[in-house]
Amino acid sequence: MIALISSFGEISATEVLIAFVVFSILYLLIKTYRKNVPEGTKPVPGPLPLPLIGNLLSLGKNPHLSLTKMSETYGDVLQIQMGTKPVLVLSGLETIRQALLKQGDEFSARPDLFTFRLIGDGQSLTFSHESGEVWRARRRLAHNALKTFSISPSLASSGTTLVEDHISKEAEYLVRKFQQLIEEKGEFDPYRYVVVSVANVICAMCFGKRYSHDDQEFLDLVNLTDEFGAAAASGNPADFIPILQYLPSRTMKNFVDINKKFTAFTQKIVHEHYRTLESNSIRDITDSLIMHSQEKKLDANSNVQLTEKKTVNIVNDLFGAGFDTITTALSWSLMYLVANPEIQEKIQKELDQVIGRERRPKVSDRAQLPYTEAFILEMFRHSSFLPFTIPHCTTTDTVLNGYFIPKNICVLINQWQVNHDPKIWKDPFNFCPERFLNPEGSSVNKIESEKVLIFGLGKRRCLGEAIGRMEVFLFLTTMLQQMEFFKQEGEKLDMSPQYGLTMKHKRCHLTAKLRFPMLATA
Ligand code: HEM
Repeated sequence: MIALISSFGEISATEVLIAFVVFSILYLLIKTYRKNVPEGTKPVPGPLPLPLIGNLLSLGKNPHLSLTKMSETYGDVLQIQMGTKPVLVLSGLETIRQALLKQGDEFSARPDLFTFRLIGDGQSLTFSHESGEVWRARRRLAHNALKTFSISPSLASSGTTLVEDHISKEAEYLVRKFQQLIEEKGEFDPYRYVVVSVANVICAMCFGKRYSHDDQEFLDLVNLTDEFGAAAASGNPADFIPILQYLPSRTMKNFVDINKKFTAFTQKIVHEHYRTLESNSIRDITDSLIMHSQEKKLDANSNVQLTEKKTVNIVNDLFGAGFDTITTALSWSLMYLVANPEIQEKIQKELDQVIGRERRPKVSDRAQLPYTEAFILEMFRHSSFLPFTIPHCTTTDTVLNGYFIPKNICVLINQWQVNHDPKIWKDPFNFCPERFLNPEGSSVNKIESEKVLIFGLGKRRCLGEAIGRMEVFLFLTTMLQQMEFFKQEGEKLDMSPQYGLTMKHKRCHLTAKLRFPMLATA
């Protein structure tokens, strides 16, 4: 009897303890979930989070798909908890336009994330948490440098620095390389060669040099992007559960190593530029940034100064952003072309009619090639290979669609959701370039084309958008004018995307044949 009472007493104590813990957790959950918001505004809806991990488990392997599904329940503005941190998720074209364009300043910062602090020694223009006058000045500097050494012929120090020339030469080189590989092996892995040609374009602009397709050091560097993208993708648990930053992780170790390699690569070139700089002959973007860093003062009306490191580090961002995105776009394009040979044929017919075979494509041909343009837009939309923009962060308390949004909250912009939203696209999962054409097929419908979200919008919109669009167009048209691409007989195309900052398909080998004998010169 005594034993029963004592054991009964012991059970009661445990029960009381359990009840207390459960009650505390519930209280904390409800407190976090039912936030107090200013009068006249609503709290942002979202799923109930679990303690410590929040909603991380619901994101799964493909956060863009899980968050698209969640937006069907909670709407365009929803909040999840990633580990210990609240995160706002925006969907819907109009809501995203409202946030990034109409309320652009309020949504313009980057969150202070662990992985972002590891990029470019924490001084990255793209990823660092800094915003305000210094960040704006750095963005302006980067924008002007890109313009000078890409688009504006009158400002470039010599005609050879123009991006169109670089792209055409590299695209021509690529065609010859593919032809050589077909003769030697009958097949090739397009990604392996496209990445070097594309990286050479941004190298020419930033550093005034190009690398051979067999340069092992360069190949190792440009092939690191998959691992970089895996760690820098939206939703890395290490950014939201602090303890994970101290536990051994192969992904994070690789990420640190990659950043070190990138910084070491650009620093070596920057030092060489310092050594050989002549102020009356600015050779490339690196020279131009060094000259600016020596002037230091931002502009006549400002007292803010830029450190040399912050200025020269811009080149790291431009180089990094300038090749992975475009290589991924071209590699998806080739997959869609071999998967849809009738589309490839239509593009080639258009190229034959407008450009013929005697000269190479130019940027100025774009307006006369509506089907090709429509194909590129559909490739951007359907693949949505940048499923989210880089995460944003609010600079102040604000209200969006009536919901209260606090200062400093991390914001994910779901570009994939917009590009597959059945409310704005008919049969969104069909690959159909015609959706962008007018009924006669003679021009691209501007309103439809502006619905595709792949370069972000507003204050953080991609700085390289004009170059990016030009590069994808010129590489593709130069290749398709001369070559027809096929999948290998018996090979199954696996086009399922692997989630990351930029989503890639599985690498595969293709084959190709020349459409007509090669011209002696480009
Ligand atoms: C098809 C090609 C490209 C695509 C799809 C693309 C897409 C993007 C996206 C989605 C962002 C983030 C926008 C945001 O956070 O709201 C971005 C940022 C950026 N991109 Fe691109 N990009 C491309 C090519 C390029 C190129 C060629 C360059 C440089 C030469 C470049 C430089 C940058 C920079 C510097 C940023 C950071 C802007 C900032 O944080 O203020 N991009 N890009």
